[in-house]
Order: sequence, then C-alpha cells, then structure tokens
Amino acid sequence: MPIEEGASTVLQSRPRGGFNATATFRLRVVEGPDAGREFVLDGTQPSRVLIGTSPACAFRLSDRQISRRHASIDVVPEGLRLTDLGSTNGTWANGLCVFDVRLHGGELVRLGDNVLRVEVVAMPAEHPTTLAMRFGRLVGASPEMRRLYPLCERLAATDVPVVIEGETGTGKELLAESIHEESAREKGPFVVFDCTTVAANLLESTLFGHERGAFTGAVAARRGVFEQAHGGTLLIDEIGDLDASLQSKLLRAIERNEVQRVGGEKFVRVDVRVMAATRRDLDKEVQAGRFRDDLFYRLAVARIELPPLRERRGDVQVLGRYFWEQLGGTDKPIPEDLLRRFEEYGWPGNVRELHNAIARRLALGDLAAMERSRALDPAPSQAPGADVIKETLAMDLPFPAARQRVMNAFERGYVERVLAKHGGNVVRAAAASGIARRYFYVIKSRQRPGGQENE
Ligand SMILES: Nc1ncnc2c1ncn2[C@@H]1O[C@H](COP(=O)(O)OP(=O)(O)OP(=O)(O)O)[C@@H](O)[C@H]1O
Repeated sequence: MPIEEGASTVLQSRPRGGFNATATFRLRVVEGPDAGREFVLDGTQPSRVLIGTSPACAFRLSDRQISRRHASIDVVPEGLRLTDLGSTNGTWANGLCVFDVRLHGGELVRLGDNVLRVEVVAMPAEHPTTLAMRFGRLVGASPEMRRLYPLCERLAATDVPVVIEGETGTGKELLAESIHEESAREKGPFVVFDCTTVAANLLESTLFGHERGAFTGAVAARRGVFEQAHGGTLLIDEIGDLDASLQSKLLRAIERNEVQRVGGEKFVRVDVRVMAATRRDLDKEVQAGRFRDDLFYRLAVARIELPPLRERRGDVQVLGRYFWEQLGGTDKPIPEDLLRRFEEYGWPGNVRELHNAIARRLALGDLAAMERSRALDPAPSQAPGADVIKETLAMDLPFPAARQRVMNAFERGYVERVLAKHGGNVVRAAAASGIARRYFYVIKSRQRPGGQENE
C-alpha cells in the first residue's frame, strides 16, 4: 500500500535507487499522551522493535488506547516495515488503517491517541555500518547481514539472554554458537537443547536433570542441560514448542539461576547464559496466549531476526564461493553458470540447502547438477501451485496471509515430490533437500488448501 511522504518532516530525503544502508530512523511522538518520546532505529537495535504498553516492548508507550503489543517495526532494505500485531484500535499511517506497510520516512503513524512521525536521520558517527564479511563463523556480506554484526558484537560482550528468530536453515544455531565463542564464556560449554526432539514426558528431566529413582527407568541420577551448560551457554532451540507448565519452570530457572532435578528436593545453582531460537513468530504465540508473556519478556532482552537467504542481497554468491572452497573445491572455482542458477532460486531451506547443494555438486559432479537444475528451474508447465496462486488471488487476503498460503502450498508440493523420489524415506528426503527433518514433518502435517489449514 503506497504511503505518501510528508516532505516537511523528512530530515534526509529518501536515497534514489533504494534504502541507504547507513540510514537511521527516528520515531517521535508529536501528539498525544506520550508526546515528546522518541525511539531511534539503527543497526544496533534488534531487528524487530515492538511498540505497545507491555514491558516487553522496546518502544513502550503509556496510552491506554494502545494494545500491549500493538505494532512492530523492522528495518528492511527499502526502509521500515510497520506491522499491526492484531491491535484493538488499529494502526494508521497517513490516515489509512494499515496491516503491513513499508515506510520510507516522513509518514505520520497513529497508534491510539498518539501520533508518531517517522524521520530519517543520518547514521551517527559512533555507529558506522561494519564492512565485516562475517561475524564469528557466520559468513555474509549483504547489507541485511552486515547491519546485524555490530549488534552481535555488543551482545557477545554482555551476558544478556538473546532470542534468535528466522526460518529453518538461516543459521540461528551457528549465530548463537558464534556469540558464545566471541564472549567471555568461550571456554565454557555450548549446549543445544532442541524442544522438538525430546519426548514430552522426558522434557523436564532433560532440561533440569533427575535423581535416581525419580521415575521408572531412572536407574541413575542425571544432570540436565542447565547443569551441563554451567559456566557456558545454553541454546534452547524451538522454544515456541515448550508447553505451559515447563515455561513457568524455565522462567524460574532463568530468574533464580537455579534448577531442581525431577525427584530432587534441593536446588542446584547454575551459571548459564540462555539463548533461545525459534522458527515461529513468538509475538504471535504470546498474543495467542500460547507463550508466557513474562518468559518472553525475560528472554527477549535482545532479539535478532536472521533474514531468509533470498532476502540477503549478494549472499548466495558469497556463501556459494565460501562453501565451495570449504568443502574442498579448491582446484577450480565454482562454475559461474551454477552460481547464476543458484541466484535465481528461492532457497526455502536457506543456507543449509545451499550448503548441501554445493556438497552434492562437489561429490557427484555434473550428474547432480543436471538433476538439481530441474528442481531449481522447473519448466513453467510443471510449475506447482499455479492454481493455488489463482485461488489465493481470488480470496482477496491481506498480502502476508496470501503469501503464506502460497508458500505453504509450495512447501507441501516440494516435500511430497522429494518424498516420492526417495520412496517415502523422510530421513533421506530431508537430507537430500536440505530441510531439517522435523521441519519436514511440520510441512507434511499441514492440511491442503480447502481444509482447515491455519493460513
Ligand atoms: N551465514 C552462514 N555462514 C556459514 N554457514 C552457515 C551460515 N548460516 C548457516 N550456515 C550453515 O548452514 C547450516 C544450517 O545452519 P543452522 O543449523 O545454524 O540453522 P538453523 O537456523 O538453526 O536451522 P533450524 O531452524 O532448521 O534448526 C549449518 O551447517 C551452518 O553451519
């Protein structure tokens, strides 16, 4: 939805040919109960800034007409992305009620009785955009990644909890490990606990440990992941999958730095930095009451959203060359035509999929490339989902919901196809496609359009 610029409020005009990666934005409340308050968004901020009255919001306002989590703002290549988070009284930009909109600076945004002006200001000299091509083991030279590195460096120098969000294969675990390795805890353990891979009845004892005889089969006492990570960092992966009773136990462990083993009476002190990763939109989970507000507030002291590979400008090339060398393709450079094809592909499995595609190409040579090119470049007549696109367009959904619907259909089609090719063997199909196995199950379990799918 186009929003007109109010020229008088723009401190620095929008750069021609796209967003200037060194620009910084300021949100200033110019009218209403919070008049005078302001918030600066630049590369040193978490990627998504929440606005609302909840303490979890980075830009917290007091107006009672504003919802607890009213709207979010992301810095995107074209400027800012303003998204209403299902607020009661709506989000308005230049007089229009908006759901999800791009801002370039100069707009007037109304939330409740407050009117905010979006201003573009120059990047302060003390926050230069880094030219670094990587942070720790995380490689990437796109502006979308480079703007995250200063924040990652700052986070490595602190001990605060971090929530890392992003699609599968975007490097959430690698980023958490890199922050750990760059931090003062570097010599301590880095422990990953994935909430989706442990049976529900063993989750608590895996997290907090158990005493001997605590339950049938507990023949010896065992430390949980908190104790194992003592002196280091614990990454809780897919935290959005944790059920409510464990969420409160987790909150207690993080707040008090102590855990109680299942079947135990005493509390064990732990010194652990906690990070959490999720593919889900935690804001939505909180809003829907599935994730505790206070745990979210405690964990999301800092938030980093890793962009999908398709949105990292130039990184398919950078990572393609990097993986080619790393995986042993040192006698000749990666073929340019392969790189060109890679650049045109959408990479639903993100960096993991690119890594696997290069490993396969190096291992199998042109044979694999031919097979793969069919998948990367399907003939229009075979393109899956043409009907779904038509159907979705006819539904007049808001853009994000429509895109999600088409994406779901694509993912489902992809998974069905690769499964068929591997005789229904999920392990082999997941490995071949570069999609994490558990995400495979998630996609498979979605219903077809026309059913009760939650789009
Ligand atoms: N920027 C990067 N530079 C180098 N390697 C990367 C980068 N991002 C991801 N990788 C590699 O891609 C693979 C997937 O990364 P990782 O497991 O960290 O993703 P993830 O987001 O945690 O995935 P999932 O949500 O499926 O668990 C790993 O082999 C990792 O080393």
